[in-house]
Amino acid sequence: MSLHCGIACRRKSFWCSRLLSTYVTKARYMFELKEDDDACKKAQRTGAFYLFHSLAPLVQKSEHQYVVPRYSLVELERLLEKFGQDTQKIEDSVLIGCSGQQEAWFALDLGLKSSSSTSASLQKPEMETELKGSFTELRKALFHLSVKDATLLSTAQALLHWHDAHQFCSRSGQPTKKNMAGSKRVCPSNKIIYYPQMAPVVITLVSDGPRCLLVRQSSFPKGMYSALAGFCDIGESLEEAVRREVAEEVGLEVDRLQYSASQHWPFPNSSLMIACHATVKPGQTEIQMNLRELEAAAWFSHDEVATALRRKGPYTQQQDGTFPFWLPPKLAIAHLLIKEWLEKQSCSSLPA
Ligand SMILES: NC(=O)C1=CN([C@@H]2O[C@H](COP(=O)(O)OP(=O)(O)OC[C@H]3O[C@@H](n4cnc5c(N)ncnc54)[C@H](OP(=O)(O)O)[C@@H]3O)[C@@H](O)[C@H]2O)C=CC1
Ligand SMILES: [Mg+2]
Repeated sequence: MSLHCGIACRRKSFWCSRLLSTYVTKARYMFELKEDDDACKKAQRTGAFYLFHSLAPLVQKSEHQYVVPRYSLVELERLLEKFGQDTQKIEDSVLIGCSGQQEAWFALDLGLKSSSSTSASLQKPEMETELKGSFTELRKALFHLSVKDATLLSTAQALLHWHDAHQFCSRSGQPTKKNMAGSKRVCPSNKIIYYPQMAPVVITLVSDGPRCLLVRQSSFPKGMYSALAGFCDIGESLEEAVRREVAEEVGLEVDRLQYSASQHWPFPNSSLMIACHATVKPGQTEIQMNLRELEAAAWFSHDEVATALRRKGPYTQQQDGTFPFWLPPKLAIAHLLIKEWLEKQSCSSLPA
């Protein structure tokens, strides 16, 4: 069902659509495509497709940035035919967004095998030559993309990943079927509906006033420190998760906390990162690091953090064998938290 107009204004659809902002029109168009398989299939005819192979997006390397090529349905059909593939594979694509002009955007993985398609996965090197690009691991590509492309590809990869991992009903063991948009999967035998999931994660920048606390996990790139992060436990509120994670990982008690922002993060599975600032109780700043979770944890001054934030990569090993201290790049929400803290520090040190 179209949501563009209510009953009272159906006859005056021109006026209705003029009254809606571009944002509302987009949101309602997306809703329609998720709910209505025929509308979604129709949207594919005028839409654009982003390609992946085994969850790695196709990118073309230009001098300064990675560019993400898009294909029309006709181009995609030609490509699949050229490689001897059934064009039915296009039904595996998922809806990832749309433009203000209602051009729908889809993502399709040419490497993954789905339960709904009998096509074999396509050979990566041959496809790369044909498409004049390379399927690049998202973690590597992300920081060379524009924010818009990075956000879109993160959503696409997360959704493709979820479908790949949820092809069977956990109750009946039967293959589940995705709707056209890929916003859900249904078990044909018992009608259970599965929706894509995100795990809530709290990420907290702890401060004692003049210093902030940054940590390292052994899996981080050498020299990089970040804010404390942890998955929310079932039944916990956001506040409880922050207090528990800080206590668990560095043995400190949170006094006050303030929400800052949130971000979808595709690694390792979809997480909703919920970012907060926290302060510890005065005089209780001695770190007791949890060695099962962390490799290092320390307090850093405003100047140390400001210098690290200005530092540009590559962060190679120094002569003394150590790596320079650096911080997560702009796209990571940890970067925003650190920047906000620095700005607050600078403001509070200004003469009145
Ligand atoms: N965007 C950003 O700026 C940043 C993002 N992050 C992200 O935050 C996430 C969480 O941080 P991290 O410190 O690792 O979390 P935790 O401190 O919660 O520790 C991770 C461990 O928790 C267990 N765990 C509990 N629930 C889950 C779940 N739903 N999914 C996966 N593991 C779970 C796993 O243990 P086990 O395997 O033993 O079961 C895992 O190894 C990471 O995925 C990381 O990518 C982190 C920092 C910055
Ligand atoms: Mg953690």
